[in-house]
Amino acid sequence: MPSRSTRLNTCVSDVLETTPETIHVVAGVLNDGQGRVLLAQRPPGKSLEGLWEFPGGKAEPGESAAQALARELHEELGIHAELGEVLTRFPWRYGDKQLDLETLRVTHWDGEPRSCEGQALQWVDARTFDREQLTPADRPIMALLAESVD
Ligand SMILES: Nc1nc2c([nH]c(=O)n2[C@H]2C[C@H](O)[C@@H](COP(=O)(O)OP(=O)(O)OP(=O)(O)O)O2)c(=O)[nH]1
Ligand SMILES: [Mg+2]
Repeated sequence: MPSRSTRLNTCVSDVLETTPETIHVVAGVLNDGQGRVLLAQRPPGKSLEGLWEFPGGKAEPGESAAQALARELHEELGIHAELGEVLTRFPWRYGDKQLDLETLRVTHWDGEPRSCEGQALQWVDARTFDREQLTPADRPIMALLAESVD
């Protein structure tokens, strides 16, 4: 039986085409140990308004994925995070915006995540959450997480 991470990682695309315009987005999967993961709601006035996503954001020039995600999780949730494996990484297009979307497991963090930038937060069961409420790119990611719940 392959491990949970092996099964998830088999879905990472082998080849990722990037262009200078590609936006590298990093997002964190915080798991509460009971099959629930943390989601943040995209705020009014932004693209994909009202849909739910994994906390994170755009990497700044020169940042590694881990550096960018640690910074974003501190800014958005007020936590210091320890990051684990890359769970998924694939290209995604929204209109004329090309993303390189990478998710990493967040293995440990200090304190209780809180909304530092006004976004609604919720813990959801990966198996039962209605995926239509997620950003389109996050729907296949949640499907993988649902499969990997022990
Ligand atoms: N943080 C995060 N972003 C995601 C996820 N899934 C997903 O499609 N995205 C998209 C939404 C945005 O287009 C982009 C993240 O950029 P951001 O949140 O820093 O950007 P933004 O809202 O300021 O920018 P924009 O979309 O209005 O251009 O990635 C996810 O799980 N987490
Ligand atoms: Mg963000």
